[in-house]
Amino acid sequence: MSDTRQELIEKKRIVVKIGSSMLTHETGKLNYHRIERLVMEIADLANQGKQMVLVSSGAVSAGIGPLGLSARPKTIREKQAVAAVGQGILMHTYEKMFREYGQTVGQVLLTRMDAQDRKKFMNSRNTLLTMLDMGIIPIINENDVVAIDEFKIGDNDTLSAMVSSIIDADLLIILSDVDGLYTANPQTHADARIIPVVDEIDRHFYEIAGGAGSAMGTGGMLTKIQAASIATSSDVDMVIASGSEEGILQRICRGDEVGTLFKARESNLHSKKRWLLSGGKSQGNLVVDRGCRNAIVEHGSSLLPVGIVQVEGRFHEGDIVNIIYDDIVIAKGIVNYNCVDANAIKGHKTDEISNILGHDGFFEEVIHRDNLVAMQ
Ligand SMILES: Nc1ncnc2c1ncn2[C@@H]1O[C@H](COP(=O)(O)OP(=O)(O)O)[C@@H](O)[C@H]1O
Ligand SMILES: N[C@@H](CCC(=O)OP(=O)(O)O)C(=O)O
Repeated sequence: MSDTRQELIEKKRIVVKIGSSMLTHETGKLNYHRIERLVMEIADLANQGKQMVLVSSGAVSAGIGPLGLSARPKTIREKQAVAAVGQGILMHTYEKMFREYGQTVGQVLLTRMDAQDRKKFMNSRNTLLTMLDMGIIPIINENDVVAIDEFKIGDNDTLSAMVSSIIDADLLIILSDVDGLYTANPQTHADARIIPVVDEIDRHFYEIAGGAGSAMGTGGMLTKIQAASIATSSDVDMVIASGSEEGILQRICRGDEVGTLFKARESNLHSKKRWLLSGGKSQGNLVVDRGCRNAIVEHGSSLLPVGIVQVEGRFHEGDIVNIIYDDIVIAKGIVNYNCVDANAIKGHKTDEISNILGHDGFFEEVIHRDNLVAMQ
């Protein structure tokens, strides 16, 4: 056992995400045996004094069986209607099972809006922290019934990372039908090997991550890598492991080398930066050159116009944008310029800005480092 794994023993506030593939049989009906075992493991960790949060998928999957459907619904409207049925069934099942193990649960349904606006972000945070203080286990899902397109987070891997960031969790555990991140999708590559630890998420990890492995799962490994990027940048360790393995949560929490551990970047983020990472929907992209990427990621510098090579999207001063290098989001920040001005000054030195914009009193930085958070 490495020291890193030993550190997991001390984790107190833990978010567990359970994917649809874990909760349902291929028939679309609930896998009660597995749900009950995971409920028992979570309840047991709560009894040890840990603050537990459950992010559970499965609203759509759990609605399929009772409605007599033969496959996952395709249209958004149908998905929403099926989720309205399935979410009730899921909560009823969880409430009953957790009560048997002496725990009280509360349902929390979130949309992107709840994290996007800083006031709503603080409100979600306060409610969740109060629930934990009161000994309630929050059971969280996206509010599929009302969330459409621009309000949608879209997958629960991302939602679980956002929640971990919102509540300053110590550890995020994503339980799936695969026992970790492999060098390639193990369903299609028999020689793929498990990766025990990821210190830094670079382009390589996005390249080896494939899509969903079953008809029930949605995001596959790609959304789990994106989630790991949000979690680790928010100072939260993350483990991907198999939800089918008996005692998996206890094993992770006693430091066993199971699954894949993504190590947190000890960043000590201020709450504004956590909000940026967890909630802020980006309105555009600033593609930067290598020197600029290094300045931001390695030295925590502000983003200056000279490092920008391309401006994408329509955004206004004060909006959130992604900073992209080599096709990967390396940071997020709040811009001082709208897209037209950003485009005009891109690639230029600071002393050229007033000439280009035709006035003084401009910002030297396109994004100041206080409003910028690196994700690599
Ligand atoms: N590099 C990889 N390592 C592990 N699994 C991978 C990889 N690439 C793709 N996958 C697939 O991702 C699936 C897990 O994601 P998904 O089906 O969305 O499940 P969940 O419902 O748990 O989110 C695995 O079953 C596997 O087929
Ligand atoms: N919110 C949706 C789940 C979306 C999702 O990400 O599912 P999964 O890939 O199984 O974790 C539902 O409850 O059906």
